[in-house]
Amino acid sequence: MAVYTEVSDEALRAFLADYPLGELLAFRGIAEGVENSNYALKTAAGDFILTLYEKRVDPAELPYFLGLMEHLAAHGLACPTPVHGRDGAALRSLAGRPAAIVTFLPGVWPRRVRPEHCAPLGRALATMHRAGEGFSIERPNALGPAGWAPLLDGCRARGDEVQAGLVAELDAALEGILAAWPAPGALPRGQIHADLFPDNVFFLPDAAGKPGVSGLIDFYFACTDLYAYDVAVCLNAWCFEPDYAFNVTKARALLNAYEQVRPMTAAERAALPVLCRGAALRFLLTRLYDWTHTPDGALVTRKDPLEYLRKLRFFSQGEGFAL
Ligand SMILES: Nc1ncnc2c1ncn2[C@@H]1O[C@H](COP(=O)(O)OP(=O)(O)O)[C@@H](O)[C@H]1O
Ligand SMILES: N[C@@H](CCOP(=O)(O)O)C(=O)O
Repeated sequence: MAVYTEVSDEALRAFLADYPLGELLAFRGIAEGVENSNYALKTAAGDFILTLYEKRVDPAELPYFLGLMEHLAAHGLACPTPVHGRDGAALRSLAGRPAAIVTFLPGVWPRRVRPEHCAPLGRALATMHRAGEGFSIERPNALGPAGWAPLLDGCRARGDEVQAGLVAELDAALEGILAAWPAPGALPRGQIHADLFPDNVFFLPDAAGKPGVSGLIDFYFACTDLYAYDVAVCLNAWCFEPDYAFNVTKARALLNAYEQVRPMTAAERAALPVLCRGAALRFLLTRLYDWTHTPDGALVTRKDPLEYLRKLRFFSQGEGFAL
């Protein structure tokens, strides 16, 4: 469920009067997503998405996210483009929330990832990294290594209710990851998506009927960080089977295709195992935090933290991760 803020027809029509989009033809709430309220809009000018930014998004960061989408789209990435109002502003206000309209992307995200999805994914991720070069605003990764200890502290009181011994295991994992994390300046960095899970990548069949990426969405965790960390997020989110077996075929397809567009340095390749451990810990911690802090019956969908414990353990073994 992701319509937290209801918008009346009258309020929407008044809001749209500030845009050069013509008459409103259709309007419906989108159930998918967890962070913000999303509506699909059809106007005389075409299809669009209206997003009302909810409490977990800091309004001060919206110019970065909207500016990044606009820059990426202008530099060859298929992604939503913010629509500017008649006064030039893309970020406005509706029903008491910051709000923006972005272009609609056709396609569907894969409910079940197949190896054939992973090469187009790799190319799209590298295309995003290349397209982001030249976007000069920096946004630190609030959910990067410096954010993990405070998140874990926030889970300390109730973490072991999810699994006995979990907090101690995560303390040890965090210490090991931080000790092995690449030093500042050691790896190339730039604008990264930081949450490129299957539900944020749309596909359509290409001319040969194979899956092709039609676009990337949901840039609201994007930040300025290590490119290879984004690769590690994708290895976590795309390359495990439902039984938690790591699928090396998917991983190789992703990496090889990524490197066709943006070759990685030897140092990036060498750092992948620790970056994968860090990415697993990051999603484990945010899920664990939400699991232990979200009241029963709240609208936010809670995701299983233990899925990422399995992945963290896999990447911590050292063996079985030769790519
Ligand atoms: N630009 C877009 N084009 C098409 N559909 C979109 C677009 N943006 C969002 N959606 C739809 O809205 C859903 C939720 O969007 P998302 O950005 O993932 O929300 P949240 O940030 O709240 O998790 C997506 O799964 C998709 O169905
Ligand atoms: N991908 C994260 C949750 C973020 O949700 P999104 O709908 O904003 O992509 C996770 O799986 O923990």
